[in-house]
Amino acid sequence: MKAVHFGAGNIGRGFIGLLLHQSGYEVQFVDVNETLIDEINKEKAYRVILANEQKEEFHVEGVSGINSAKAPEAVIEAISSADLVTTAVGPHILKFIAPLIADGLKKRTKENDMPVNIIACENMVGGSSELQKHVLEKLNDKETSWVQENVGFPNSAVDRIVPNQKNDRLLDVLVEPFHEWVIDSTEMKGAQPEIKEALFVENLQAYIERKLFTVNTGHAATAYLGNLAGHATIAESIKDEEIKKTVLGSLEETGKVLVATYGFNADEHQQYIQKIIGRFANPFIVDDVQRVGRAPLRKLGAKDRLVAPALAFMNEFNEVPENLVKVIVAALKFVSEEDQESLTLQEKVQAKGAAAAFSEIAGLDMDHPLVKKAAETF
Ligand SMILES: NC(=O)c1ccc[n+]([C@@H]2O[C@H](COP(=O)([O-])OP(=O)(O)OC[C@H]3O[C@@H](n4cnc5c(N)ncnc54)[C@H](O)[C@@H]3O)[C@@H](O)[C@H]2O)c1
Ligand SMILES: O=P(O)(O)OC[C@@H](O)[C@@H](O)[C@H](O)[C@H](O)CO
Repeated sequence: MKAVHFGAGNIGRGFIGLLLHQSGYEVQFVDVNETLIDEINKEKAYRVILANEQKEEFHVEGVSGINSAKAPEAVIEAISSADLVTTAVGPHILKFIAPLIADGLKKRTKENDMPVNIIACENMVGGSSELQKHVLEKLNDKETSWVQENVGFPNSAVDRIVPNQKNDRLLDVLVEPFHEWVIDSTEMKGAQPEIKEALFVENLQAYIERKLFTVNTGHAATAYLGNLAGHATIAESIKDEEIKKTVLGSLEETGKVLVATYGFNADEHQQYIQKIIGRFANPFIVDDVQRVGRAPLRKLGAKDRLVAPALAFMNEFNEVPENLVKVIVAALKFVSEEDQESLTLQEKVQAKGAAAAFSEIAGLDMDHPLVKKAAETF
């Protein structure tokens, strides 16, 4: 079985590539990073190392790489015959890989009419659906109806903390032991792919929102508050009692919304939160607040981990969630010289003021209570 995976980065190699290899797939990584792809083609293997006392190692072998900037034809060919396609490139990159996927599917209609599933493994609600929308824009009516019949775009939720890497060997990846890949079983075409340890569910929305609005809300809260307090890493930030209090307060707020919306058991949800706080404190991982806080314009968006649960909380309980507001304000102050979005954010805040900048980024009116409260707190 052949799998084509877009994005040979942290989660691509450290989680998706590993599970697909363990499930019997020959994995072809597609990336625009020439150094990475050349190394994959030279080594054809890499190690995944668990960030725990034992430092357990897994070997991923028989992998290859395609540089999509230099060899788009090879990507098209790979998609036309793949048994599974996955992505972990970042939410904003989906639209850029869609044309190549569309060309691959066009070739497939002529040469291989086997159904295939394309699964986006990004931190967003509806990632595969968004990719599908971009792919369909590139197809004519006949191709569209073939794709709608034969190509599944099941949404998924992916959870494993994979920090930026500082290993001797370029391809090796240090990952946290915890991992969870949940896939929507209702959007599959053809036989359900066998993916070791993946959980196929019919109610993906509950899983993705639970993950995004707990793991990622808590992570972003720790990163933004940590960065503001001068901490360099997530583990260091979560040790700061003031920060931990606001992080836990934010997760109380998102937890109330999740329990009310999806009927999760409140005690089990508390345990889920505690486990996540333990994951942030993992002493074997050095995860920079700058990585976790990256792309603040995306993270302050209406559907993302801060504003979406804050709006849902206001809707459900008719009050402004004060901890989430503190995190939104810390996000509005996030500066990282390596992150273009944070620099654009700071320009906006300087030029227009915090209220107008937040209102524009989150798509909320200036007199929205969340905007007013954020401006007062700023
Ligand atoms: N790292 C984590 O802990 C983690 C966990 C769960 C989900 N995710 C999600 O996975 C996605 C990737 O995150 P990451 O941490 O692995 O980032 P990363 O930067 O390590 O990897 C992204 C890779 O995509 C590649 N890429 C960029 N543009 C491309 C293009 N046009 N075509 C092909 N490849 C392209 C980059 O070169 C890079 O190698 C994000 O959506 C992220 O939210 C990350
Ligand atoms: O990848 P982002 O930028 O959406 O979010 C940063 C981190 O919170 C994220 O990568 C986590 O490490 C991951 O989602 C854990 O499963």
